[in-house]
Amino acid sequence: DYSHWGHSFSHLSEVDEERIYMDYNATTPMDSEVVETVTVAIREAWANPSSSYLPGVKARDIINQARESVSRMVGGKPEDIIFTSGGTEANNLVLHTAVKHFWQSREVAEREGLDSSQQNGRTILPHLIISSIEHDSIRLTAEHLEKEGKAEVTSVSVSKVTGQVEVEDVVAAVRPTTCLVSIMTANNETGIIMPIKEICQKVRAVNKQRPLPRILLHTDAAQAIGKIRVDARDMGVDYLTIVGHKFFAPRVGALYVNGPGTISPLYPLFFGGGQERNFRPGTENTPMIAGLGKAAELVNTHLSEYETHLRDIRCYLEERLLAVFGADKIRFNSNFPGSDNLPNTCNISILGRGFVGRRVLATCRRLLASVGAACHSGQVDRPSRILLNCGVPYDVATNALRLSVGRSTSREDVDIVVEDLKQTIDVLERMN
Ligand SMILES: O=C(O)CC[SeH]
Repeated sequence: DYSHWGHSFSHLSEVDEERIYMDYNATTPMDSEVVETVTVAIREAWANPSSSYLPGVKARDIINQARESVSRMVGGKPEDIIFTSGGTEANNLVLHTAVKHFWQSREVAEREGLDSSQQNGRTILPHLIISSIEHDSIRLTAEHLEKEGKAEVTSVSVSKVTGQVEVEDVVAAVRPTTCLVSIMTANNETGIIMPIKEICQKVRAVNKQRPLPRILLHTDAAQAIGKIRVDARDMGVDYLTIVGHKFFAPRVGALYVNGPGTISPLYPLFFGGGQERNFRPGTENTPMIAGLGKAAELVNTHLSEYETHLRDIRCYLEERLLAVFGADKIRFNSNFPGSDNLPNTCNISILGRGFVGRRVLATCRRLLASVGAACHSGQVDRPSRILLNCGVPYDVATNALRLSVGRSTSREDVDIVVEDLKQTIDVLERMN
């Protein structure tokens, strides 16, 4: 029974006390109802969804039921959902599409004599605008395109006052060759929520004033879904990335596309048997897609309850940390005045030499958390790029701990974790 898996690793604690998991921004366990849905689909929906006989039709129906649930979760229509292997594939699909869209637009512009993106003989390349705190699947993909001479990239810095990307800075970065703005909905380390709706409004206004290429709008909603309301249409994006393992679903994902191939362009990364309307071919992973759909159903039904619980636990955590360590000993790296942040994310630093985040976590007996993005966990020698880009001082970022709570995290868990941290700091203080 995994129902308590959410906040403990009992099977890992044969020799020591039960661990308390507070790294839900890294990944989440599958909800028990999702496990059940996946298990049933593995047993009963293994037929090829493209097969015309009844078992195949049943598998296809399961996929389309999941598509409907996922589309409802992000405020879209079922036809707007393209299933992928996860967030990295979805993000790569968006950047690939933007580059292709640029060249298609130039062909149209030249044919119709509308082209104004001449750059005085300079090589013309698609221009992408991202933020300086994006997940690596955006940052490194953009960097790769730039290194290959296939795109130019502007990485817009976040404000050190708000921790947010400033709308004006995004608009100021626009060039005649800009074809994509991609800004994450909320950051995985600070939890700060970005002004996506305002950015889309301004960029759409720019689009109205200029000839091709239309600037496409994308947000990576990986960290926001399941924690706060995410509505792609309300935000005004053309694309929105959905990542299952951040909201208690299997490790698959999806890309929301506003009218794929009609309103918004979408060019496949690879070719095959025609699945997903040729946008993302490959025989469908029915059980995992069924699980994604179930997890989306749970979000559609319980989001308000989830958000309230997460916020209560995160606030209690911050309250206890402040009470135990005192204002001169602890810094809250997620708290930027005036900026909203995710209800579950608490990024702190225990101030002082010898309290390096990784060392604190390695000494803790109960807490399982991280100093930042899991995909950076190998970078042991330097603090989080994201925190530094948000203006957190180097020595404070070096001591950062990212605590991200989940649906089953309790106040009792918080008490245990805060006591664990207090004892750990006492031990390290004696060692200093
Ligand atoms: O740990 C994170 O923040 C991202 C992992 Se995909």
